[in-house]
Amino acid sequence: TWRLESAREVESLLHYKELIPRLEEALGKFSSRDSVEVIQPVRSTVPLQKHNGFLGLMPTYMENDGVLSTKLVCFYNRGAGSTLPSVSATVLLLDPESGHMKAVMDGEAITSMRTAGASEISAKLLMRPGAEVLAILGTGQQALSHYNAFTEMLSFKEVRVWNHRREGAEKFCRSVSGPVTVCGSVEEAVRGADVIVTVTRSTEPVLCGRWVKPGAHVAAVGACRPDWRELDDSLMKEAVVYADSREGAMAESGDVILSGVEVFAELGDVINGIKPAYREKTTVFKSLGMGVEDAVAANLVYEQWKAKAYKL
Ligand SMILES: NC(=O)C1=CN([C@@H]2O[C@H](COP(=O)(O)OP(=O)(O)OC[C@H]3O[C@@H](n4cnc5c(N)ncnc54)[C@H](O)[C@@H]3O)[C@@H](O)[C@H]2O)C=CC1
Ligand SMILES: O=C([O-])C1=[NH+]CCC1
Repeated sequence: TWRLESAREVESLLHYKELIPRLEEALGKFSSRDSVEVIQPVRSTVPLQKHNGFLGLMPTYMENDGVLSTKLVCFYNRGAGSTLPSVSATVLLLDPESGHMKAVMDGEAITSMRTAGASEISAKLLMRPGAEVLAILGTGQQALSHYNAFTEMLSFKEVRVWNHRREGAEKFCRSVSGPVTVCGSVEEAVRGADVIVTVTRSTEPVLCGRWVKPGAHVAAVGACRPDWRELDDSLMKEAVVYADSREGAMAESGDVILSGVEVFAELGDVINGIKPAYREKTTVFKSLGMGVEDAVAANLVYEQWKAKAYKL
């Protein structure tokens, strides 16, 4: 069994230019609902009540690609004082024929990068052509990976961030290489923005429809429990809503369930040409995270790692 337990090492083997095309292909395969392409149930979740968290189990099998994996992810609704991360994950890659473990790897970088990669795909497909202003709400782990993926793969003239604690936003600005404007309110950050990424730990709406420019694209990444929200009802009702997995969104997304809106399409349906991309309308991509994204990312890490080891 190969063991790759350092997030830094996993991160050094993943690059958006290689990862994103694989994610795009995987999203399309998932939405084809062809069992020789992808079998991926909605994750099973065990509450960790004492610690205000959840363990999610995310198995995936891609028969045609010979990829069998599962991610174990713990995620928490941490109190303000906690210094522990919100998400902690491990990915196991198995040999589908024998069931033996091929590799065990840290899932932190995989989770950060594949989530940002999926959001970048949503923006590429659903934002207005010529989008110039990106706003990021939240300045933690996912904010950083989204900043990196969006500035590397797309081009924005201006990036704004907001955090509920200003120190967090200032620290974020110091940690990235490009220019970023810190905003004092959500409204200030998102007014006139073409693309908005919500990556907070909030369980109540932080983004209101009345502040969002018509035609903007929102990649909504936090609020991954049926009673957690990041977006208000007016935004959900105004927007055309896309998701990574329709079943996942209907089981886990408070923004979808509590607003009562329909998921119009999966990103994979757009990739497969089955559903249109309404670029001119206000669009929301509701991301919950999928095992198939972890499977292709982990398989890419494994390939790169083997290639590097054999070269030594
Ligand atoms: N859709 C997906 O595939 C994934 C979703 N997530 C979710 O994304 C969210 C962000 O994850 P990370 O960046 O890893 O967490 P993090 O803890 O690194 O960052 C969270 C950010 O939210 C801010 N925040 C905390 N409480 C808040 C509140 N009440 N209102 C507004 N902002 C608040 C924090 O200051 C911080 O900037 C979490 O909800 C997590 O569960 C995480 C991984 C994958
Ligand atoms: O897909 C994922 O890994 C997660 N989604 C929400 C928290 C972790």
